[in-house]
Amino acid sequence: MGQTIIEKIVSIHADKEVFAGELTVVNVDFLMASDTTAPLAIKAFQNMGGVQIFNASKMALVIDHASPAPNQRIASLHDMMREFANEQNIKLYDVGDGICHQLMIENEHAKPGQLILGADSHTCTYGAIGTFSTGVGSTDLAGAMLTGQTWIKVPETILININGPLQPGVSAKDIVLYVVGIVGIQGATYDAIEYAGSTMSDLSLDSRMTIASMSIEMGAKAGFIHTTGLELAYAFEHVLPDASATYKRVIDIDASQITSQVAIPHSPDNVKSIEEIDEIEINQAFIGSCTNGRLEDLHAAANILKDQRVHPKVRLIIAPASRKVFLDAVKDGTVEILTNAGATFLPSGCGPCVGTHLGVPGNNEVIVSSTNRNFQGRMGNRESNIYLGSPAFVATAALHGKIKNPQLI
Ligand SMILES: CC(C)[C@H](C(=O)O)[C@@H](O)C(=O)O
Ligand code: SF4
Repeated sequence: MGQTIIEKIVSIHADKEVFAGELTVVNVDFLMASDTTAPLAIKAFQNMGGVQIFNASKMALVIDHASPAPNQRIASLHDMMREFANEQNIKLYDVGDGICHQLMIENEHAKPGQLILGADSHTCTYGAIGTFSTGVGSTDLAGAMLTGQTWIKVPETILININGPLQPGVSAKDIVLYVVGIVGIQGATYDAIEYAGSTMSDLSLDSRMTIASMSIEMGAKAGFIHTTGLELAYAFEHVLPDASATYKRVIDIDASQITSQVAIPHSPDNVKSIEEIDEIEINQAFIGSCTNGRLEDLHAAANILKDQRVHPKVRLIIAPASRKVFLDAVKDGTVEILTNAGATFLPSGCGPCVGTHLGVPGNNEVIVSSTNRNFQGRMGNRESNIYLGSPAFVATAALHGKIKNPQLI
């Protein structure tokens, strides 16, 4: 019987052939926790009687969500993480290194065909390179820290075929918002998603990460981009399903129909085409996050803002997804272009995406953002309104002081 990607990866890690619906124990290849979840996971691990984690080379901790520490309480949690990493001899990424999901791929902790758990919902990002990676709670992570194993009910899979060329000015974020608009915020709950088709195989790694990361915005357990066309710095075996695999649902999308997409307040599946939205005035523009804070995203913004100045009423803030992304953008002149345009660079990390610090909006303000969630209060103020879109959409709004179609600029 043919297998989907997730059935194949789970089978390998369970040492037996399994299919959707079956419950099994699997070995894990790597574990990750951030400063939001690691302190709880460490406590749970200790409460379970844990002394040493199952394999010190198979875990990383990342200080990224509130980094550098905005207050004394969080500074103490960061210290606790440093201490634990030190005593366990596990890798710790500290202030400014970057967002956990970016670091997992950039530093090759995640590889095609592996099974990885992260105590963060956007762990599904590594599906961009054919990894089965999924977000778990701190207690489940602690169990895996102890045993190197976890249990899983093999998910069913939704296949999304996207074919054809993209319109000019349309990017990976528009594709994934379009998909979230169709599937809905609970439309893929506990399912895996596979993204296939010629549009996907033409995408860069950065773009693939954008799409995989937002799989959780449909409730998915994992989101795989078929690895056809994927290029990595190392040799790898492609991660593809069998031709006779069974899917729960198949969605066919003609990429040439996708225009610039925007998720309007207060849900990522509240998706509209840009033409359906008024030219609303904005106060703050943010480019960053594990969804859209990479070099390709900064380039898209720089293309629009080169030799221009953001609107005087707009604050443009940018948090590169990692120190490497920042350095690459310094070296190729992108940081200078954006800084001259009026952008303020933040340290690499989550910052405004999750509202912990660095860019909390004021009351009744309108924010355009390249991130993945626009729930009420997401950026730290329930009285503000967040519009999600591509980096080009954010840069265009920052330039004009209002929402405008980036395809027409
Ligand atoms: C704060 C953290 C637990 C959370 C998550 O799990 O996703 C955050 O990263 C997010 O994006 O909402
Ligand atoms: S950048 Fe945002 S979405 Fe990504 S891990 Fe950080 S808080 Fe979560």
